[in-house]
Amino acid sequence: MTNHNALISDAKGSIGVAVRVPNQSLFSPGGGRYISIPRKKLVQKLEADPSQTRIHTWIEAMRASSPTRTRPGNISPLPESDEEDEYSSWMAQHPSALTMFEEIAEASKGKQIVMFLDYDGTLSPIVENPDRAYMSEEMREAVKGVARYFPTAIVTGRCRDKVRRFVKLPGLYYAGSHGMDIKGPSKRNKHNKNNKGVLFQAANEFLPMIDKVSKCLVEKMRDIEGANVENNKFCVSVHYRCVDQKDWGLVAEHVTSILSEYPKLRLTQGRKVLEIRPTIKWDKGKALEFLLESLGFANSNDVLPIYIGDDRTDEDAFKVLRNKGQGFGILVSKIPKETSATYSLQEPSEVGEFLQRLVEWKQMSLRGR
Ligand SMILES: O=P(O)(O)OC[C@H]1O[C@H](O[C@H]2O[C@H](CO)[C@@H](O)[C@H](O)[C@H]2O)[C@H](O)[C@@H](O)[C@@H]1O
Repeated sequence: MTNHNALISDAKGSIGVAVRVPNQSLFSPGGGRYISIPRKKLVQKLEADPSQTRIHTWIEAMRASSPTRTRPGNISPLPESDEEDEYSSWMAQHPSALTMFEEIAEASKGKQIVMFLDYDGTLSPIVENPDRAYMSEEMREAVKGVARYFPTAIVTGRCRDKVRRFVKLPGLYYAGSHGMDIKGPSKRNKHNKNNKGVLFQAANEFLPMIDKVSKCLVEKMRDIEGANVENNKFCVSVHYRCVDQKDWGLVAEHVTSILSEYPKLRLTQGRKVLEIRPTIKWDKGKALEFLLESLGFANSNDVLPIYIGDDRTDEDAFKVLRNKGQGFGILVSKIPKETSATYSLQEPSEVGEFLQRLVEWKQMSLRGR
């Protein structure tokens, strides 16, 4: 995930904090919300205490994050008909992958489909407790079916071992910590007893640092009710979904103050979560490219990668596909969002349905041979 929030300045001499607002009209310039602060006031603030501005930026970003039907901050609600219009135009640009199933199937003719699946919000519904984000048995069956016919990878911000325990399926590629930790199916056989299928770890030297920061965050968050720190091995998640909004500032303050001591770490944001990760140039998009290459499809026209995800971190993968002009990104979202994905699905149950249809279609085409 990239951090799209930035301090920007306009011609009128105001400095603003540009914050992406999922529910914001996509047809406004930049697709983001612009919170305007008079330049003089902000410069005074910056000079007085730059760290305060940094915290403020993050609090605004936290408020703006996570899709809701209500428009955030002081933006007045859209009349229902405008909201419907906005939704229809968005759907016209990002049609449902279920409606477009035949086109997707047609595009895969003569090509190998490779399936990339995000976990939270894609295979499992978003829930309050991250340790209880289980996927349904139906979804497990659908993923299992897909993996029977197509190379399949789970690409997640979670720790790889943890997501493996949730998914509980062998034979898949698991890319944890936003793709920084990738493991393929075990290739152990009688000739090669030691190959455990580890493919790639992008940020090994960061492990001690991440561990230290994680412990430090646990200490700091102890007194904030509802805050939850999740060590994802190569990155750390600070969840504020269950924190009272009045305490979000405190969460941002602790996180930014700890991070100021670690210039090699950066802060990004997901769905009611702040994520601390190494500053290396590696993301879900790079993981997708790495996996395609590992599967022998680098620079190949015989492959159709399909990536399904719901989060901003998944946009890196959607962009890779769009830039390559190959395959399809499918965004899981009920509301219009700025995205590089081609198609959309509303929620995990639709993802399950799409995967199931793909399996049935493959079985039918094998029978017809
Ligand atoms: O890349 P993903 O598989 O989408 O993982 C991103 C983060 O997902 C999890 O957090 C999100 O889901 C939780 C459970 O539904 C929810 O409580 C939380 O608010 C969401 O942000 C996971 O816990 C994080 O570690 C991942 O980075």
